[in-house]
Amino acid sequence: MAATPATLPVLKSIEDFIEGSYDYIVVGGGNAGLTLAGRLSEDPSISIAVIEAGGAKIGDPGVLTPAAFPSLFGKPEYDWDFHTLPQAGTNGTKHSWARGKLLGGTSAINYMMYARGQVEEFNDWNRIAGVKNWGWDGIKPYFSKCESFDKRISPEDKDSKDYSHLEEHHNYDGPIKTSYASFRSSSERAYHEAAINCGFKVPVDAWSGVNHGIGANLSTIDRSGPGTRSYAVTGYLVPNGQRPNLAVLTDAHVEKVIFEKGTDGTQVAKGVAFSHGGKSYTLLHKGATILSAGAVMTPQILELSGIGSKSVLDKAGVECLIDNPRVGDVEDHIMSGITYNLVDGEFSLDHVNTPEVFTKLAKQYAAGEGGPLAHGVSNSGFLSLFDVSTEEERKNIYELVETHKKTLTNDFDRKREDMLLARLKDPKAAILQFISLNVNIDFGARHDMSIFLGQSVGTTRWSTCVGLHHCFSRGSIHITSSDPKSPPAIDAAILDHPVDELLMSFGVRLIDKILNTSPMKEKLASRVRPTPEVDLSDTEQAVKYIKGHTGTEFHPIAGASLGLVVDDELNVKGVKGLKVCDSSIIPLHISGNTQGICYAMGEKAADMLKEDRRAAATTKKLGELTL
Ligand SMILES: Cc1cc2nc3c(=O)[nH]c(=O)nc-3n(C[C@H](O)[C@H](O)[C@H](O)COP(=O)(O)OP(=O)(O)OC[C@H]3O[C@@H](n4cnc5c(N)ncnc54)[C@H](O)[C@@H]3O)c2cc1C
Repeated sequence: MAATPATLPVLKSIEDFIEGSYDYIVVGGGNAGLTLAGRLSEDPSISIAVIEAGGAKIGDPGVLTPAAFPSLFGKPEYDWDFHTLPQAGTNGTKHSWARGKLLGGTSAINYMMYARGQVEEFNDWNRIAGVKNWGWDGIKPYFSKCESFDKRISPEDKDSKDYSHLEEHHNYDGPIKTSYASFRSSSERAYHEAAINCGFKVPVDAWSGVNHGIGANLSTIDRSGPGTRSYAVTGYLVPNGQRPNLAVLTDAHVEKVIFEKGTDGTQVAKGVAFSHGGKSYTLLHKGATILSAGAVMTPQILELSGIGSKSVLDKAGVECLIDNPRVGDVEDHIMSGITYNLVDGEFSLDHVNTPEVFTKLAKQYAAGEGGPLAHGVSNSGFLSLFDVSTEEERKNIYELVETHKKTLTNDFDRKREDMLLARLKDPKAAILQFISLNVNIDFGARHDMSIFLGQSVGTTRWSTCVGLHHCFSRGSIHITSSDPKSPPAIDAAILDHPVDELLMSFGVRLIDKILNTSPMKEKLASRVRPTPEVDLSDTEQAVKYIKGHTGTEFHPIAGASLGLVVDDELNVKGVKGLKVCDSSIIPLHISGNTQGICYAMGEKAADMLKEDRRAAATTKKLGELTL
């Protein structure tokens, strides 16, 4: 039987919730927050409260059915539906920035791709943040711990060489299920073959820390039944739904962290203020409050609580307790792409949007037979600058970076650009991601997700997305008011740095070459975006296209970066009793989609807290012995 809120005793009424006494308060029941709460509550001596702004939505078919995710965007019961400020780099567009507003957070509404990144990207976290815990060796065990890998391949693909993994990099009994696509269309197979014909290789195991190449993708889809989303709720909440030491309150908006000055003058977090059902409440912790409100809201809550740039806080009318101008930094992956009409007779997910076809497929899915509604992304590729550019183009890029670096005024930003430059000089360092789907994507409609992913009735299309995973541009997320319900101002800085548009144009040019290589070219009819007369081998024309057809890949990070805002143990610098555990602690981007890191980070943070408690208990015992 599917779990419902009624069958999960951890979901509390406000009266029961507020009566509880908790060691830890986790703000945000999302991807990292529920992972952390699920693991921490394994220890019955630790009590945990989770406060989530959205609803529970447990068992919701829109969340669980893989191909239904585009229907969730823009709806207030699923999506915060943030928008950026007008972006100069993309002709003034105010970009849609979806974020999950329900239990499971963004893991409940994402595309379910499962990636991990490259070894040196994680080692750079340690280097840039001046910490020790977070290199590849520090995070790799937790990637494995959360995974339950289903290595089955569809029967039609059993002899295909596009699938490759090594057992030692996977786990088979973790909470989050990962699986290959349940079927591939003939055009998806042809795409792989064309990539191989262009000289690209299938990675030996793209989840081993070496992802360079083009190969099969894993999705967080549970294929033990018809194919359903595996996410923070199914992995970390439902199985622990009877625990007496875990309490979850939904529809409760945390407004700020409450501080008191300690005897040594340090600000000490005591708990949080939140609203629920139109009333205001205060909840105090015995141990710590942990912000897991995600890449947009965690920096917002920090600033509302007085931790951030003094000038930002002064303007918003918030008293500044800790002046830290790096709260609210933001780095993202950006994405453009190309769309073609498929030739007659090719399968396209666009057909799912035709009412009669949808009804038929819904019946197939409801009968437990999977089909296109259970579809996940079948492929993913990570390529380097060397794969997409000429020697002369690389020289130009390196010079542009060096020139731009001279305009930077602080060490962190210079060090960051040095690290990004080193990546551009490494032939195996992935900087661009390529994802192909049998579907129409309107890359020119980045202001509205319902157009971006929803305009496919009557079309039969193919789209390849090109994502820049190491953007030089870095923007900001800041409050403009002391009102907790007022969304922050997001300046995503899309295409701000002159190098980013060039890297994107090289990526788009390369993918058009692959799509025009046999046997893929025989699957495609006319190009839709850009229109056929646009010459993508001409950088100027390619850049013009990019500016009108680029937006977020939905992977913002860095609002509470390791080293700049939190320390190695995730403590917010300058205060006591407050930690952060979500995508905002990531100081530098990885080549890969970000949910995998959020699970791994929640796992790791739980271990660190358990270890702290063990150490404190031992110290206490030793102290008693001495006495
Ligand atoms: C459209 C889209 C597609 C994506 N596709 C993929 C993909 O295919 N693969 C992949 O790996 N990644 C993908 N991502 C990114 C990935 O899902 C996120 O990076 C990750 O889930 C973020 O996790 P988090 O824990 O940082 O935050 P979230 O999971 O967003 O959790 C934050 C939680 O805090 C709650 N909250 C916020 N403010 C408050 C408040 N004031 N009070 C109480 N609660 C609050 C939120 O409602 C939310 O539940 C995608 C993202 C989007 C938007």
